[in-house]
Amino acid sequence: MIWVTSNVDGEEYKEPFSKGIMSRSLNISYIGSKRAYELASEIEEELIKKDMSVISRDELADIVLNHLITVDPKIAEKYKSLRLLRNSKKPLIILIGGSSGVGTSSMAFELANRLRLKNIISTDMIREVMRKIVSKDLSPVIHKSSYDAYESIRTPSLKMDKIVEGFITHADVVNVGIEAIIERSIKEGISIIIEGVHVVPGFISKDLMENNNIIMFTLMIDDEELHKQRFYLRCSQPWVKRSLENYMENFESIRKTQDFFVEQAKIYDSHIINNIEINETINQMVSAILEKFVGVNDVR
Ligand SMILES: Nc1ncnc2c1ncn2[C@@H]1O[C@H](COP(=O)(O)OP(=O)(O)O)[C@@H](O)[C@H]1O
Ligand SMILES: O=C(O)[C@@H](COP(=O)(O)O)OP(=O)(O)O
Repeated sequence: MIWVTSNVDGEEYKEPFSKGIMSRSLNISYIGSKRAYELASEIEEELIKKDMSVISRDELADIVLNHLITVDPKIAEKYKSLRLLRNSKKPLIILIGGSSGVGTSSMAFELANRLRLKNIISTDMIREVMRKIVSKDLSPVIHKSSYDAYESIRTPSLKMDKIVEGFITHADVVNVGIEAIIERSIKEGISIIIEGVHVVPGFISKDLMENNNIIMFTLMIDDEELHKQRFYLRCSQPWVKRSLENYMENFESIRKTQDFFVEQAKIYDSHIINNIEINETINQMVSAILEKFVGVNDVR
């Protein structure tokens, strides 16, 4: 057996070399799990050939890097950058927003897998907790959806589009919870992805956004028909309880909230991604993250 050693606060610990763990860390630029497992097996063979029974994590990373350079320098470059990112002292906070149905929860899951992050929280869940604490009488808007919150605004403004006004009032309340999650993650040093319809550029305090490793993405779907199809797809899953009819009835309002997202993203410099193809979306996100936090340009 090959042992991999590490240090935590001066204490050494060791764990057995695992091809599964190694291949997950190698599946970095969508080389596919089969290829990643093959590479992990090649690296294991190299360790056995060299008769290494104990190896430190850093030595192992160097061996992996040298192996990847001979196989594909682009993959090697990405592996190196992601390692730098993972070794960063500050936690990484990734915010993924967009109107209902554009794919924030699916992309958060994919990105977490790609970056090997363990924490994802949906703003729908934060809203659900807030609904238990804040009564319908006190804040009727958060007891509605983001696209029909306008129906419960007590005194609508005459100057603004009512759907956008409802959306702003609704998202603004949930952002109190989002900020609390960000503050707690920073305090604990936990990297996290926060996703959902309430992650709107310009709604989180400037101070939090500027002084930490935070990056925000705004997903959208340019093509109306494709956006509709995403709801068909989601609601066709047997476990989904939310009704397709509801989203179709409110589709125009949902599109209006998307227009608002895009306007805000342009003002506040959030990365706008037209979420058509999963790998393209994830590659764009990973590139932006590496550029911002490790200073590496696109290595796709
Ligand atoms: N890039 C994509 N390609 C294909 N299907 C996608 C993509 N992104 C999301 N989907 C699908 O679209 C549906 C809606 O996505 P979901 O993540 O539930 O949206 P949101 O959380 O933004 O409301 C889901 O069935 C999801 O699997
Ligand atoms: O408020 C909203 O726009 C949606 C957000 O959820 P996603 O569609 O983004 O999952 O929640 P709903 O009230 O429809 O359950």
